[in-house]
Amino acid sequence: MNTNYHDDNGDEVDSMLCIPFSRLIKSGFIITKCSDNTVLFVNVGGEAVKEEGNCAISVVADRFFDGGDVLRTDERIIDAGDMPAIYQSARFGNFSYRFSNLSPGEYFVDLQFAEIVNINGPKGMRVFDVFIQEEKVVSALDIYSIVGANKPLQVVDIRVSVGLDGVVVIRFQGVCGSPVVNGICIKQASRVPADQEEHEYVICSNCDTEIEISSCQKQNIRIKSTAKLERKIEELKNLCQLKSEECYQAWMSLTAANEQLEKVRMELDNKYFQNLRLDQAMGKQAAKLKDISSRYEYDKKHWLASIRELERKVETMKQEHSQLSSEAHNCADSIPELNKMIFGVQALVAQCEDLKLKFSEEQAKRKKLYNQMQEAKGNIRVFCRCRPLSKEETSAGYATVVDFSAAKDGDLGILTGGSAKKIFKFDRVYTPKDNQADVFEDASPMVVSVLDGYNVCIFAYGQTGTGKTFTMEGTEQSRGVNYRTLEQLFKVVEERKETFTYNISVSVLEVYNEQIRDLLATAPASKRLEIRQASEGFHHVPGIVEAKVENIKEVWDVLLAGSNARAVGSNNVNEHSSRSHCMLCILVRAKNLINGECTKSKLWLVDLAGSERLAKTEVQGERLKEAQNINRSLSALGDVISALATKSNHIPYRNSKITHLLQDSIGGDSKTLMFVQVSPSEQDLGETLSSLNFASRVRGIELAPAKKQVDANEHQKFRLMVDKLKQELRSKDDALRKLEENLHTAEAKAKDKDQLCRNQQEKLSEVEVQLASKTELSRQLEKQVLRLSRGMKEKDEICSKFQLKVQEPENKLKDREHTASMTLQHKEQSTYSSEKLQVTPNMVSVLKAEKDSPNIRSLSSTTRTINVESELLKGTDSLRELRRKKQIQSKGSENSFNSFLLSAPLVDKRVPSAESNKARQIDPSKAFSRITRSGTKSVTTGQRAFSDNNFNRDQVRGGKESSSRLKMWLR
Ligand SMILES: Nc1ncnc2c1ncn2[C@@H]1O[C@H](COP(=O)(O)OP(=O)(O)OP(=O)(O)O)[C@@H](O)[C@H]1O
Repeated sequence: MNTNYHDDNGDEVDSMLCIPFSRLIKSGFIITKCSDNTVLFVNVGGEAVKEEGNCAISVVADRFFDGGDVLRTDERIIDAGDMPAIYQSARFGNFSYRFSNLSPGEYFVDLQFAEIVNINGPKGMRVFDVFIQEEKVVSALDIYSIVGANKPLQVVDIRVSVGLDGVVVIRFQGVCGSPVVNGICIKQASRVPADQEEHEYVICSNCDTEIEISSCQKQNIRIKSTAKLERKIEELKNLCQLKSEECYQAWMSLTAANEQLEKVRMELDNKYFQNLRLDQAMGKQAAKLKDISSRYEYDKKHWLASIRELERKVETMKQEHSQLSSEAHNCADSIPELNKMIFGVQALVAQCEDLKLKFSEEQAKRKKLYNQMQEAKGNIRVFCRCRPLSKEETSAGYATVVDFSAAKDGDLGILTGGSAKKIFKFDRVYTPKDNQADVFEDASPMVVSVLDGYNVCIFAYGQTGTGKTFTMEGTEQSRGVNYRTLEQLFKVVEERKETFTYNISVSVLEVYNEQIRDLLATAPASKRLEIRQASEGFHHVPGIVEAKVENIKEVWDVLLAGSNARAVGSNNVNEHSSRSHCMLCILVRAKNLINGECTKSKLWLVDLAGSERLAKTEVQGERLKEAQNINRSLSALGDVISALATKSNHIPYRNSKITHLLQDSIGGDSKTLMFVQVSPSEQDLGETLSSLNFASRVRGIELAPAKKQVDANEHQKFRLMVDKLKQELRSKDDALRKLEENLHTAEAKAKDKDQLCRNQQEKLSEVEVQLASKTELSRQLEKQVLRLSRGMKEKDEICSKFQLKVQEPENKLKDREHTASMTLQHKEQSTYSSEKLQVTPNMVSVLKAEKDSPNIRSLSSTTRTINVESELLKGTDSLRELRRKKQIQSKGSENSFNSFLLSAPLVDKRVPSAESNKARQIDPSKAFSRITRSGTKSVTTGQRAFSDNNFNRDQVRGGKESSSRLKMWLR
């Protein structure tokens, strides 16, 4: 209903606003149409604002427009109390005014205030609400009840009253005991016909004639009927008393049943909580089991993957194993061949060793023969070389005093004047036409001796400008003995590299005024270089630079460095070179790879100072000193050679630096070669003769005078012998070379075979190692697989144990459930039997009338709780069954409604669902039907309100409280 509030001007106002009193007198609010049987309630409340004193308020309901049917309520006094304050507000409570029997039409309600003690009066007030309601007339009550103990319900008094708040209160009293009212039905009164109501006539029941009755008769009739009714009331009272007693009995029996039910309920509560605990435990177990099973599944998957991987690896390894086995078999098959090869190699090695032995022997023989030949030639050999006439000499017209007609035979003729000719005999005589290569060819065998471990000394002797430096050093275009010697040495070293290793180093010295100077030293020596004896037969100069050379390029660099160093400090190179001895020492360290023999030998290549006579030079001062030193050193050399010739006990090596340095290279096993350089010019005749005489003396040392003096036939014979020996040596050399070649080939073959054999063996060993590792790996993998399988078995066992453990509480739960259900059934049967008491219509009506009572609802709820608990018990199935049902539920299968209901309580506790709600909605009616056997809709609705939360402990407690409230009420 819409309620609109208006002020004096007819404007719409908020009812909650404070309306000034003066204005409120006239104001009102329109009520919309009231229909028949409408009751108007005006609810007024709030505060009246006043200055002092009390005021009265009344509500007037006035028919709209026609001004009739003015209805006025009693005045209510609003007491302002003793509040002295001006404009205090007096709060008054809510007034509810009721206007009944309103005629249909539109009304407006007005509030009217009257001042009791008129001082200033209230200033305003607030109106809460005005509403209308159709009046309901209670004409009949149907009460449905359970009295119990086969006692009928006798309702002796039913009183209905409507409170101020509009609540209908129905009171009724049973005769016997306290009936349990299960439902109340309020019906609308049937309307009495207006004509019967209006006229005071009695209609004859036989002839339907209206008989008008007088007021006296009417009075009598009323008295009689009143007496009759009183009698009837008395009878009914008696009956009611009886019924009350019966009801009391029934109530007593019901109380006993209730007590029993309470006990059962308590038991069920206990069972319920036990089940809850078990359920929780089971839930935990299930979660644990689920966790374990998920972990187990994960582990299983992991293991299976590992096993698969391992199996794959094992398979691969097996394949590799088989491959390696086949390779090993192949290798094993090739072993005989390898053995053959090894034998072949061994035979070759033996052959090689034999050849090496033979080679060593041959080499020794060769050396012996060579030495014999050298000895036959003489350990000191003298080659004479004559330079060509220089341009100056030619232009000056000097004649040649040298005769080379017998030079081939080593005879050099010197024309001493006129037809006189002096013959000098040398090992070789080189004419000016012979080039450097010719000269070195004869010297090279002696040079090579240094590689065989002999000390060798080659020196050039002669007058200044006769070509000593030219012979020893040469020029870039025409290399001398020094360069060619080293070239030859490297060549031989290369040839012998298979059998010998050589270490060659070079030192370059200069002896000037009996002082040694290191020409390879980068800085001048801090002290004088002296000659020391390092070991027996080996002298050296400590601190001297020994430049290691490995190729001819390095040799040339070293020689050039020495030559450059020699020029330093001298204005005239040629002059300086003429007055100093230049000495090149080649130190050779050799190792025979065949027999391991090591040798250390040296080769001296000496460019002596000019040998011109002091008398001729007629020099003085420094030059004289130089000349004296040169003469002294050259005569010391001559003395040494003389001592060697006479095989003197004392060889005066230490008389000069040069002989001291050459001590281990002149005499003994050492070989000496002397180049005597002469000038062809007649102006140098004296010096030439002097040099040739010195050389002849040197040569005479070796070739003993007796020997030298042998006749021509003997000499011829000796020469033939030498030739023969040479030929033999050559053939031996060839044979040796062939042998060497064979040896090299055999060695190469042996090496190849050896290498092959080694490779095969390495491969075999590799294959064996691989095979072993693969076998080991395979064994480990198999072990791992076994271990994993064992682990899986153990996990399976643990799982089955867990399942057994879970089954145990499940079985217990089942047993309990069974016991509980049996008990419940028993209880239900007993309850049902009590239900089967006779139910009179009155009882039914009482029960119906009580259907909305909270107490009744509580009892129903209690019953519902019992039912639900019993269903919970039924529902606590084994975990496996539950899981199966869950699965069925998740699949949306609804083929078994009962199984769903069974599973619902457990599921509902975790996941509330529409189905579970549905189940709950359906379930209470079933529960109620067990008790009332009549499933009315209202009862179902009432029960639903409770059953929505019936799994809650609080509600169980609530059920208990309701039950106790019911008991109290019944009492
Ligand atoms: N066999 C030869 N053929 C051509 N020229 C030569 C020969 N021997 C020497 N000569 C020339 O003679 C000159 C002098 O030679 P060289 O300097 O070698 O004499 P030397 O004996 O070393 O003198 P010194 O004692 O002063 O050192 C040089 O120009 C050289 O080229």
